Amino acid sequence: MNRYLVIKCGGSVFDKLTPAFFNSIQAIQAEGQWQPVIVHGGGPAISQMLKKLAIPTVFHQGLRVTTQEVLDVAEMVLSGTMNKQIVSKISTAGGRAFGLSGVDGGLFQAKPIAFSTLGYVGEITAVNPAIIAGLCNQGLIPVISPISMDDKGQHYNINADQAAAAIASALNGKLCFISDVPGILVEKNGELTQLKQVSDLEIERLIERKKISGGMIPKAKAAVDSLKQNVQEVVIVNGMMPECLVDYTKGVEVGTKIFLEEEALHA
Ligand SMILES: Nc1ncnc2c1ncn2[C@@H]1O[C@H](COP(=O)(O)OP(=O)(O)O)[C@@H](O)[C@H]1O
Ligand SMILES: CC(=O)N[C@@H](CCC(=O)OP(=O)(O)O)C(=O)O
Repeated sequence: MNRYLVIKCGGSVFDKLTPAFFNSIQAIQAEGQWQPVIVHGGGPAISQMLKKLAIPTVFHQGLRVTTQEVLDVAEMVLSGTMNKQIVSKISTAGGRAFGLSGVDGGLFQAKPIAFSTLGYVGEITAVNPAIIAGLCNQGLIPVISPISMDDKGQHYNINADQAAAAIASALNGKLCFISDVPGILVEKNGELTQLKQVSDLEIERLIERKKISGGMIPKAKAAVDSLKQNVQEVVIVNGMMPECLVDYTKGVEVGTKIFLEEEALHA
């Protein structure tokens, strides 16, 4: 049985991922219980390229304000450099990876979120999971760039956490966010402590109190949304601990697990 494990690789940690991390992805597929599907970001690499081209970077509530020229750069970096680097690294680890973006085969349908403030930033309105199932059936590991398209052929820049949540939900899989932190951290007795689990309601409170900020806001929100849309389980783990992924597939508690408080009450 193909049980899907969607692994979202954040741009924050990409440069720090070791060959052991990519080996673990290949090992999970080889073991046969879980089919890995990779969705990647690349925010820092996009910002770096924009800087080189003297194009200003502007964020609004964690999302990059995307003009046509920013969109061109985001697509070049995400669907080009980043996507192919990940394909190469998995291939070097002995896996067979297949890179594609939300545009290809109509994998994701998108629409603008709020054109007047964000420009060409989109949200995903539909997913075609059969493309992913087809690739997996051929023994491939899909590597997905979040850039997507509407029915008129307009492309959109999509936050990679949201793209990962959308595909995990369409595949009814588990979702693992790989970041540069061991999970959601909160201050306890003057020290930053990793939460082993956190509910949707607690996440709302932490965001309100600014205890969750920056890139952790879209991630935590995408985690909650995905649980409300058929994702079996969501964790946030540190990519610098590659054994985390394999441990997770074996049922070991890793990182921060997100759960819905209402469901817990009825369990
Ligand atoms: N409460 C929190 N716990 C952990 N990380 C947090 C928290 N609040 C903000 N962050 C920030 O969120 C970052 C992860 O988000 P982001 O940089 O977008 O990662 P990615 O590239 O993996 O999507 C962390 O490096 C950290 O600086
Ligand atoms: C709309 C929007 O903000 N898109 C993101 C897409 C990349 C991304 O999400 O990368 P990380 O996972 O590394 O943050 C951006 O342009 O940075």
